[in-house]
Amino acid sequence: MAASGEARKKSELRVFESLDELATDFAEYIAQLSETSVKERGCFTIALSGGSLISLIGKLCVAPYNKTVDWTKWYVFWADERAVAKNHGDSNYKQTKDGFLSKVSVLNSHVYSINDNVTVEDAAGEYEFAIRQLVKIRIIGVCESNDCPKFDLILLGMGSDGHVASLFPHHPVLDQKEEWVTYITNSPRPPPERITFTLPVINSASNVAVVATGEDKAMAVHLAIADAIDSLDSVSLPARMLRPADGKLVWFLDKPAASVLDAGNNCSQHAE
Ligand SMILES: O=C(O)[C@H](O)[C@@H](O)[C@H](O)[C@H](O)COP(=O)(O)O
Repeated sequence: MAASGEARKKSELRVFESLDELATDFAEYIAQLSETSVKERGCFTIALSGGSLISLIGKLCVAPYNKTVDWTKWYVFWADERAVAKNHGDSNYKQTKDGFLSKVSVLNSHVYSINDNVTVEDAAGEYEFAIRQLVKIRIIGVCESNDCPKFDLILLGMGSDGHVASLFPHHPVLDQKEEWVTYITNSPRPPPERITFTLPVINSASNVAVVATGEDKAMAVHLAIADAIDSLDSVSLPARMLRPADGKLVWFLDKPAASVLDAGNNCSQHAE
């Protein structure tokens, strides 16, 4: 099912000349959202994914943000995790800890990592339970229309096949509408077992940012963003299913990743 034009109009494209410029704007974007959420709700809930995006949030760890961001108000989650031990090189937690969390003052008690000592099924269930408790006390907001958690910001990377979080093309979990957190045991990319937020949760966030860089992502970026593509079924490109119901979607792209985009696509664009 193609995403509606209305949802597409709510997304914004930011295209940058270099990774350095992208990282600079990305840090400012996150810092601003943090400031707004802390002002409005008293805290900032952010969910991260794995991949290259962690290296692109590095500027938050240095001046001015290391001092100006109210890190004690941050609550950190993972939109997806690979089923490996937390000290394994493939762990999204480890990658985030080494590249980001160890360099800023987020409170340990506000870091919600996914249990690596149980089955993926149990880990997904436990994670959903933990999120439910935080929704009850409104640390995490709630989406009025579907009672899903409303994270202030979900950061996603995208694979060249158009997967986001651990939602892969044609996978049955793309249809999961009841659960907030689910699991897969047959990821086409290693490791095979993963835990992931479902689409309703991602699309209930106040803000969703997708970072895609490099020429190998260009076709997927085009297919995810273009208005109408005959014969393209969204399940073949999960990033096309991103359509925050009541939030905002921003794409952070470098020039190579944006190289196949139509000049006239229906997003508000701002080239840096
Ligand atoms: O844990 C994962 O595998 C991810 O969350 C995954 O969705 C990742 O973000 C993309 O594969 C993009 O990764 P790159 O930016 O490294 O290409």
